[in-house]
Amino acid sequence: MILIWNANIVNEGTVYKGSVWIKGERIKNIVPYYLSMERENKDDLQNTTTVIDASDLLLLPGVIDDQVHFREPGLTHKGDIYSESHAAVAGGITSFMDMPNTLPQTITVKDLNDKFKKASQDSLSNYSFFIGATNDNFEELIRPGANRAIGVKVFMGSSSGNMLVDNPLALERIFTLSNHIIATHCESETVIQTNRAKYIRKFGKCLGISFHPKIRSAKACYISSSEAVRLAKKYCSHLHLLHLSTAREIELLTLEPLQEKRITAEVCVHHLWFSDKDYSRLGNRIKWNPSIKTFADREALRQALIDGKIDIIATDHSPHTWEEKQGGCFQAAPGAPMVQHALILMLELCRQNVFTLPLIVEKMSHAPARLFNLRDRGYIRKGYYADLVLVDPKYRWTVAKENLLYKCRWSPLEGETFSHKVVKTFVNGHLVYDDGRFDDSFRGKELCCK
Ligand SMILES: O=C1C[C@@H](C(=O)O)NC(=O)N1
Repeated sequence: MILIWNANIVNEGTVYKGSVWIKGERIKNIVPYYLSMERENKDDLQNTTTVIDASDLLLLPGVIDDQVHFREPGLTHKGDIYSESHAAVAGGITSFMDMPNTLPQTITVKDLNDKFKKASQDSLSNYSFFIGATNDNFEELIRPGANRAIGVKVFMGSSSGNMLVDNPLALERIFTLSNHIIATHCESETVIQTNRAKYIRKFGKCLGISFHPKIRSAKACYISSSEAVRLAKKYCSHLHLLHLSTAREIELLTLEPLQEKRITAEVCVHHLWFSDKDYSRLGNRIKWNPSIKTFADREALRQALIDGKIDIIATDHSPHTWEEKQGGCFQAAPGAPMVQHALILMLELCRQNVFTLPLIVEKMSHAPARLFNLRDRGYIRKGYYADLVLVDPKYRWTVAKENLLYKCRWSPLEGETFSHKVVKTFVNGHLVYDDGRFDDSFRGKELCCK
């Protein structure tokens, strides 16, 4: 058995000193500091083969990231499950849910099953996949095997991968799916195209990145998110609004406990970290869809997370090659890699007193497990899978090309200095990442729902 001794455990709303035993894939026992280890756990102590002194470290449940683009199949020049799951575990992400805008798109049960198979061969972390909706694949979404997907992804705004669902009747049908979580990308195509035409008329076709949030505007987000909420209310569907980016969209959200909500919401680390002030410094590196909006939007998103209107934090990890990120605001590909740095970024915001440690753990581990009904994951609890992360909270380091693990080898965070570092990551009780080294022979599991 492995003993993580005397850690600063962040779990279920508190931070306390304690020790955790791992036996096989699961947490065997948790002993708070005030109980005598010798008296309470004689047998466990005798059977311990490895002791990790975690006195100066934080112990967190592994991060569950519900929005990544690992680019398999077909786009593996940008990233693949093997490369990006390495970056994920090095960043403390022990489970991911991957999106369907691949080549081919994941829009049939067969494509979905192929992805699960590939992940079982290549992924260091646990995994699941969304199936994509289109204007005409409803029959696939109701086939029995489609239930293996963690949810249905609906692009209600265009983005990488040409998966826009713009037929109103198709949308109505998709929202009748009662046994799926419907996860939406919301940006009104009509508003985007109107803005685009307006700015091209005024300034020509060679527009810089500063036009991106003007074209993919706050209004585009609000109109589309409102439409998704209207449909969800009409059909009582479970709507999960992905990557909210504006203050106004928060008006659409409510405050009940997560278990009682039919409309849930995600915010991404980049919308919590960057604002439009950063475009002049970072240019296309921070081009995402939805775009990074104003400082006021960023502050409102942070507050909505604290208040409980926004339920979870994700990465929208979307790598592109450096070449693909070049050009004007229409040419540069939207998205950037993030899984290696998401947890560290959020812990930096704790250091700056923006968030608390328990809040980060709630939004990155506990809440995603509850939202997707994951079995025995997301918490440090006896009997649960030992998906665990040890973080050194006093390790200053700078993001640089040499320490990037993404296949695309660039990050919008290059040059940024952080004060936390992931030192060890356990997936299903296995030490997969150990201070720069990986156990390459290990493979994660498919996420199971209750
Ligand atoms: O919705 C998306 C898709 C993603 C990608 O590149 O796949 N990039 C983005 O910025 N937003």
